[in-house]
Amino acid sequence: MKTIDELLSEGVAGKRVFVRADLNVPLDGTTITDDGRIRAVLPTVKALADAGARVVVASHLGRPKGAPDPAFSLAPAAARLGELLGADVAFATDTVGESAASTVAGLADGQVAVVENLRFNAGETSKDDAERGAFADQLAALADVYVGDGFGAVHRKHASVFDLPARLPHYAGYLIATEVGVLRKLTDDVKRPYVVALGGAKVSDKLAVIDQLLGKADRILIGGGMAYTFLKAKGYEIGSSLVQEDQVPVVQEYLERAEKSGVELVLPVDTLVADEFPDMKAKAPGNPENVAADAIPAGKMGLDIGPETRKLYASKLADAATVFWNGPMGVFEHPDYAEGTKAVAQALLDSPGFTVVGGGDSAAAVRTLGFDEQAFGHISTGGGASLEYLEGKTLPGLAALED
Ligand SMILES: Nc1ncnc2c1ncn2[C@@H]1O[C@H](COP(=O)(O)OP(=O)(O)O)[C@@H](O)[C@H]1O
Ligand SMILES: O=C(OP(=O)(O)O)[C@H](O)COP(=O)(O)O
Repeated sequence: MKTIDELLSEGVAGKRVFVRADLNVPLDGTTITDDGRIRAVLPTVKALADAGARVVVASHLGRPKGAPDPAFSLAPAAARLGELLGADVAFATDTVGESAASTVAGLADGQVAVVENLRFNAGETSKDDAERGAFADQLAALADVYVGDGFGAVHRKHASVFDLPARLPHYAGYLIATEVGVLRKLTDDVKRPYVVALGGAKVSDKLAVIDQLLGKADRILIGGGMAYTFLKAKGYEIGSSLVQEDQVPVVQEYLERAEKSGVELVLPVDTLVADEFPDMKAKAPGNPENVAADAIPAGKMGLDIGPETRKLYASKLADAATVFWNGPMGVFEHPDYAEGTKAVAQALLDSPGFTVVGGGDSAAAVRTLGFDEQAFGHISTGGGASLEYLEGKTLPGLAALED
């Protein structure tokens, strides 16, 4: 993989450099609640701008449906990037249309532009190679060189991640180089006990990685929105909790395999429930109730692990030599449901081992709940990406950067 340092030594002054970043930051309306992913790409953008490149930054944000949707505009991220760079950042109101073309044409050497959300275009995420390729052709017209630095999206076979680098000279940015450098250590030489804690809301993506993790980890702790598919697989009532119904038989098979192979697959023993998903705007306390994991009342929704589970998970992390944690244990954005995530973050800090936190929301949780991010071994900007990397999978966005 050629890195950005090689590109810089070849010289980039006057060249249009397309930086595929992951600016998929959490938003409250148009306010960015955690700018970690923007900070993470700054070294790459700054180095290119300082070297006189005309930098075109592109990213997805959220999961819009292949058409423009103002709720998912990258405009707030572009503004924040400008603040952090201490420079004007131009913003194109489309991704490959007239605004993008004129914005990029108007860049002087050393200037930076952001184009609108890649996923406003159906070609970005299409499963059809030709449709993705056609969109990648349009993106390629905006630049002379490609720098891949959106680590959080390298597990996606999307046009800007996979097809575009094949069309331009391509290099890995500093963030991707750093992330791969750290995660490689967890695949090459993992110290045991190796404990993986999984939570969050992207349930189907994360259930898929457990298949491989069962052959690698010593203990897997399940929390967050993931947990209820497991509780359902055990035959328990889960009320209106998040569930991936079609995966219940697969999860039953995981539970059997774990039992046979001696891997500890640990499920919550209690959970906080409420009548409905909390109103994030009204941070006023709701009415959560703690119930045993096998006694969720019909109609109630599980929103965090309970106090007994917090203690149990802390004990399972206490002797870990390596910990990988992806996915909040509950709806941490609301104070009523933040304790499970706080407890697991604290248990990572208390554990003697090397601790890795992965994922946009997990990293944001660590920061917004007041933990010192320097105290963790590594905070990865990608959850799904780091999990799939640890699974040993070939990631499309990394393969595309190989020569
Ligand atoms: N029990 C739950 N029910 C619904 N959503 C949950 C639950 N627990 C956690 N979440 C949500 O999961 C989201 C993060 O999930 P995810 O995107 O998978 O994590 P990451 O970005 O760290 O990979 C958070 O917004 C959080 O509110
Ligand atoms: O937030 C992301 O991933 P993560 O939640 O696994 O950390 C990335 O920006 C990828 O987004 P996607 O899961 O919508 O493809």
